Amino acid sequence: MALSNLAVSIEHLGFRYPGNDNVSFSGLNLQVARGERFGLFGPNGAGKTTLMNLMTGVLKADTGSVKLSGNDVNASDKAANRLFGFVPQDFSFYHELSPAENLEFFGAWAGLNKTQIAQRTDELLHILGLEDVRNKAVDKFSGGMKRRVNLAIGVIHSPEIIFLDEPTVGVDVHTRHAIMDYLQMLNDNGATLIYTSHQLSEAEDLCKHIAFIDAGQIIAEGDIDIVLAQHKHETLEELFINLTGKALRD
Ligand SMILES: Nc1ncnc2c1ncn2[C@@H]1O[C@H](COP(=O)(O)OP(=O)(O)OP(=O)(O)O)[C@@H](O)[C@H]1O
Repeated sequence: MALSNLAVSIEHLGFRYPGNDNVSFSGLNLQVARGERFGLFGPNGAGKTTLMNLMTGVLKADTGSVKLSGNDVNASDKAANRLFGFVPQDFSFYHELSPAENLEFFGAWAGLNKTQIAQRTDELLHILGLEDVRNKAVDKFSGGMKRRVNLAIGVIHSPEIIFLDEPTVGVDVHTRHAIMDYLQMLNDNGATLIYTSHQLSEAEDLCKHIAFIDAGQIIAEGDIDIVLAQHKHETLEELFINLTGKALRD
């Protein structure tokens, strides 16, 4: 695939946590096309969050490279930072602030001016059903509302690549639908989605391209329909069990 068509290009990635050999990446290659809805799956501890942290520059690879739209995530010009948004698994907002105050802070941090922040805040709070609580402290919110605030912060600057680490963990059906509909809308408007989840039926609806990892290795990858057909399974859950076995991993 031509480099210009790639949202993410990982080449010969090597990484291990000092003193922890549970997960180590060695010579890992992965490409995600622009506009893709890409799902990364694997058991607890397989290395999904670690790989996301490497793709977003939160962690630095020991060897190899990670490029976002051709820009090295660790380059000193930080050009890659403007291209992506990250919605981490752990809430990444100020609990004592309101959604509007959080978006003002993170919008400014992402380089938006006051007018842009005001416009995006109104848009996001409306789309994600948070208008009525825009000025209330987030620490009083339900889990679903907090997840929606976490998402809004990650996309305030309208990034072209969006990393989502378990964006619907612990939410009810309404919030799940609101989040998934919004992600689909972002993708329809051109954003590339890189997503991890243990909600495999949700993932089947969202993802077009998938990769399974286990112990830092990619053990299956490709277009979801093709990978399922190759392994003679109808669902991601069947495939997951087939690829990773039934033993508990925690
Ligand atoms: N900061 C760290 N220092 C040392 N080891 C770590 C660190 N963070 C994660 N690990 C280890 O790396 C391995 C992979 O963890 P990671 O969180 O990437 O897995 P995961 O696939 O995202 O799991 P889950 O599905 O439970 O979120 C685990 O063995 C974990 O204990």
